[in-house]
Amino acid sequence: MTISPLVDQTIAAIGPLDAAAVAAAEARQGVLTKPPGSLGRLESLSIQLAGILGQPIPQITGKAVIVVAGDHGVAAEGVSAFPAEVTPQMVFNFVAGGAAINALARHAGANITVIDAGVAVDLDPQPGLTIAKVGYGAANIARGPAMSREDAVRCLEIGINAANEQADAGANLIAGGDMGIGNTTPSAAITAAVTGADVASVTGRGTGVDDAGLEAKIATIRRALEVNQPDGSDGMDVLTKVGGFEIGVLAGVMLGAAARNCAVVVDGFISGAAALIAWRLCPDIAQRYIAAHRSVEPGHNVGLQAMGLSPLLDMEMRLGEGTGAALAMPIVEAAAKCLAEMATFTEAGVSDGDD
Ligand SMILES: Cc1cc2ncn([C@H]3O[C@H](COP(=O)(O)O)[C@@H](O)[C@H]3O)c2cc1C
Ligand SMILES: O=C(O)c1cccnc1
Repeated sequence: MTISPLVDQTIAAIGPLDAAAVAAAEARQGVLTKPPGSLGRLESLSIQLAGILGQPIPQITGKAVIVVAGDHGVAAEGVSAFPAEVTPQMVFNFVAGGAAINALARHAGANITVIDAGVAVDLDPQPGLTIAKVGYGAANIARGPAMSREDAVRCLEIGINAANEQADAGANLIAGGDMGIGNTTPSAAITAAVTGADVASVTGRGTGVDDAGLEAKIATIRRALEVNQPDGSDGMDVLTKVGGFEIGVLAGVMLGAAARNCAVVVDGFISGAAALIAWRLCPDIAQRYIAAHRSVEPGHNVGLQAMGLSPLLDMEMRLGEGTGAALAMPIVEAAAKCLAEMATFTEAGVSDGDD
């Protein structure tokens, strides 16, 4: 399928993991000073990283969180506990350094960039904020498609370019983060469309709607799927019909990062929905995903399971912004450091289990 020259080239550059690096990392894990397998997922993570980065002993050279904001026409259906004004207000909070993602990215030593992909109002340009508006909020998916195909292509390209910028600056561990009031609604629609799961099983309370609000939200998502009839096997169709601007850019970030042999740390429910879209566009990308955490939103785990991913953490978080991904980054880095820095049985003069 042809999407655009940049998107096509990016997808074509995403191949299987580096088998030689995987084999070398696996072999090294077997001779480090510990009972084989005793570091559990730190071991498998280090081997996956070797394959992704194409290095027998993978080294994390830089971490980046790309936070992408966009509004949603479907917010007018009353699907969120918060008003749409919060989207631009939080963008300024990100730029000022006061959001949860700022604290967690500082903790992780990750660089943050913020992109306005489709906030419904004009934002004043300022350092730390990239204005790349595809539109003033995605259209109301309960009434028709979220965006045009051209807009969807533009979203992917913005994300690919943003990932390339971070890779050029030395990052090889890259996460996306989302901000967009109402965006758990398109995320549930995407998850249902791609996985085939029932809407009720993938819809949660988002920012905290009550029982009646949850029922109405489920009905709105059902309507969005009925009205738009997205083809769940076609990532472009899903993004165009029931996506959102920040979700499309996040899918582009993931494609762009994977094409540069960077590890893609997948955050919560919205990032998970973007990951599903990128996966439908390029099934090989799932091997380059590291699922950071399991969100409280029930659809998150459904999407992760469809891609064969098992999250590292379950911190009962339901925020987005890239917070779960930033929290997991030091663990990913720890996995690489164990593989790189531990002595082998021979080096340390420790008897191995075969003696
Ligand atoms: C202050 C505030 C900060 C946030 N940061 C991320 N979200 C998250 O919550 C929203 C999705 O939930 P829903 O679909 O229920 O609107 C998105 O903005 C998402 O990024 C926030 C939400 C709020 C209110
Ligand atoms: O898991 C997430 O990313 C999430 C959950 C609820 C609200 N916003 C984001």
